[in-house]
Amino acid sequence: SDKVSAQQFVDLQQGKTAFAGFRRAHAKGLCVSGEFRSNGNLQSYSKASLFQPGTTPLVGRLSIAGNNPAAPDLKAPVRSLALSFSLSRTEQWRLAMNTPPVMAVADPHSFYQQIQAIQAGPDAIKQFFAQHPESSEFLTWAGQYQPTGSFAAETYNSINAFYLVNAKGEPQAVRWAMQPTVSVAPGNLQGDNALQQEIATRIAADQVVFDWVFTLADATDDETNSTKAWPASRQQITAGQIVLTGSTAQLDGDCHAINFDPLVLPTGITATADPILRARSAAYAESYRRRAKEQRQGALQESSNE
Ligand code: HEM
Repeated sequence: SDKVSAQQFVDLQQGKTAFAGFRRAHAKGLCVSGEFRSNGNLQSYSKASLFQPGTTPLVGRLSIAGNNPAAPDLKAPVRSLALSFSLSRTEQWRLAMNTPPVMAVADPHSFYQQIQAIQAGPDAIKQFFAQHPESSEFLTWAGQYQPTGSFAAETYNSINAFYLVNAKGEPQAVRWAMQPTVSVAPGNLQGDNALQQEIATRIAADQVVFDWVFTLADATDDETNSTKAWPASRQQITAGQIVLTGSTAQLDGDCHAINFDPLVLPTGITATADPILRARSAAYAESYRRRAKEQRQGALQESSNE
């Protein structure tokens, strides 16, 4: 069978010796807080209350990919932003976004094999990509991507598509990106915690702002295949701005206890049939179960590296 379980995913991602109490992927990060300022432009597309004009508070997390909570910031190939909104007492929206605009592969089993190849080394990953022509857009992105000097200057992509659903029940397939409003050259950042220190200093001095830009699919686009970008000519709508006003070490902040499961969705947003979304949801839950249990057993008090 080519089915991969959440347990197999997390076993692979955590590596031989798990870092007890920490996320099995994107283990190193910090908590941020702030709000979404909606301009109302998406109201006719989604009945989610946060798209009405006004503000919704958020808890977020900036992170780097990888299983090591003490990894050097500047060596990570992927940077990430996760957000959680409480829309009402019964509704939350959790989002986890990465710097690449597309995935290299479209299904969970291939992604599992991609991680195996990465762990096996340069020859294996080269061979993997040669056998997966669908990875061409990802490789083009990776070939030209220039890491910036700040978490504030990156673009964070939904990668997977979702549907906005309006009051009439009409769905519109979308992807979105958090687009930076500053550019920061790599400069002379130094040290294992360079990005964490930079963003904490930046947020303490002034708010950090991203434009939340949605791209609308048309009927010819495939919303279930996360390896293919949609044409640049597709309509884009800016829904408002994500404004970050506070940051905290992850073990001291509200974000550590959150599972940023991309299938926790409010009224007005629904999931596409992209198989990656289901795999993500199951794997995040398995990672969360492991780290929450370890934390309850005291792992973080003994081995905290913050
Ligand atoms: C099948 C594909 C994927 C698998 C199996 C997977 C697995 C995981 C796991 C196990 C975690 C740790 C969860 C936790 O303990 O809270 C995680 C975190 C994360 N993943 Fe994925 N992932 C996948 C695809 C993606 C994609 C496509 C994106 C970007 C759109 C993404 C973005 C993130 C982010 C941002 C985090 C950190 C969230 C946080 O700050 O808590 N992942 N992933």
